[in-house]
Amino acid sequence: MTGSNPSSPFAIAQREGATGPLSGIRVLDLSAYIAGPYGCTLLADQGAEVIKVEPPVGDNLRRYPSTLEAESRAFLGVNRSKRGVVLDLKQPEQRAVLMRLVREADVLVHNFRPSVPVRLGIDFESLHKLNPRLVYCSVTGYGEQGPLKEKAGYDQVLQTMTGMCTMQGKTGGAPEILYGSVVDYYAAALVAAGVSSALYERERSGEGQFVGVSLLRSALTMQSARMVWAEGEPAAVGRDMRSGGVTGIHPTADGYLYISANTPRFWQALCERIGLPELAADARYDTVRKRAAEAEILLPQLHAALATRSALAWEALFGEEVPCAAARQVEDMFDHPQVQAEQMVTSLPHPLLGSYRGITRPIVFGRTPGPEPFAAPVFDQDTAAVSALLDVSSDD
Ligand SMILES: CC(C)(COP(=O)(O)OP(=O)(O)OC[C@H]1O[C@@H](n2cnc3c(N)ncnc32)[C@H](O)[C@@H]1OP(=O)(O)O)[C@@H](O)C(=O)NCCC(=O)NCCSC(=O)C(=O)O
Repeated sequence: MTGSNPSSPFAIAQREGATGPLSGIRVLDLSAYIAGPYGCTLLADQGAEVIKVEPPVGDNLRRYPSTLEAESRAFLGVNRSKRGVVLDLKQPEQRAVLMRLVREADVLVHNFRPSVPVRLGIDFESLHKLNPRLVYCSVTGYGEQGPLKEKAGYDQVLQTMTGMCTMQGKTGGAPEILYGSVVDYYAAALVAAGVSSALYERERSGEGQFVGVSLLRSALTMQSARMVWAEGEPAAVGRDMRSGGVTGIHPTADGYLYISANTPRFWQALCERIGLPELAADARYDTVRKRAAEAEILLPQLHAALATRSALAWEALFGEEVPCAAARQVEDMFDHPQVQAEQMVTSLPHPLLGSYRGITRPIVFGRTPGPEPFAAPVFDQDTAAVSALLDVSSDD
């Protein structure tokens, strides 16, 4: 797969060793917050050159609360491996710079509400005329049509709207947010998948196309395993759909331990290793549904056994045969031997911070592993360099 104009003088893409599967692909990232930007980061991880285009006020994620002084943790985390330019698209000469970039680009991603690109003159139809090979990805809250298309959308808003929060927390309790922007991250994965497919199709047709991702689509498709209703089934089963019982988070001598015992093999291994093999042989508990129904009998026995060791000790004792995990803090994962072995943590030099460690390489490619990641851009760092490479005199 090659870029739209391999002979272009605009050559800031040519990083040494950029051998990822998307090497040669140029992405203009006009998006802010998490879903769009992280989608573009996934493309960068795969070798695409990504230029982040921010308005003069900057990506609002830079202003998110952070315990880091110099830059918000979230911004650093979801914007690695990009150049950073600032363009005021309401100023004709700066808009002309974007149009020049669009002519040279393979992909554009934004997360504006549907009316915004039309106002800025960067809607799909306009840019398709300028560069028919451009893959144009729009990330919205709710989609491009329908009564909510202009409504402001955030991860947590969509979590709450779509029932995800009602599935969390204690039965009878208030809905709870899943911390960690899961809807955004899944939308980001959909951005990367959708853009990649459109680039693949472009190899056959020679033409780019519109790619639409929304937080609503993300939140609902994330719940595909729940959103199955048989004809005539009563609605509002809600939290009753969770497996419950033995499969869940349990207290130990110190912290908490998640255990899954949803198959006969794992149930047997669990019973043996907690010293209650007779439970495994008991026909009253021999299916996951029976175990959930008999939770009031099983849980006191399970908890009495678990109280004799620490969560980490149980994790070690359960080994490979009982799916389980001691509850950790997220920062404990940087040095986890498995994460280290998989080489997912990289230290990135950064002008304001010295360096920071971050998670990289979300996908493994055997033959074309992709370039070394680099730090998220400092605000405005590449505007002059990128503008200097462009001849904007012939553009609108
Ligand atoms: C996130 C939003 C709620 C933010 O709302 P707004 O701040 O009102 O942004 P809008 O997109 O509606 O409009 C952006 C405005 O900035 C202007 N704008 C944007 N870029 C530029 C540049 N480069 N130059 C000049 N002006 C610009 C644009 O013309 C609009 O102004 P006017 O033309 O004057 O109107 C919305 O963008 C949205 O719903 N996006 C889709 C879903 C999404 O990605 N949500 C965040 C996921 S991350 C998340 O949930 C999280 O971080 O938490």
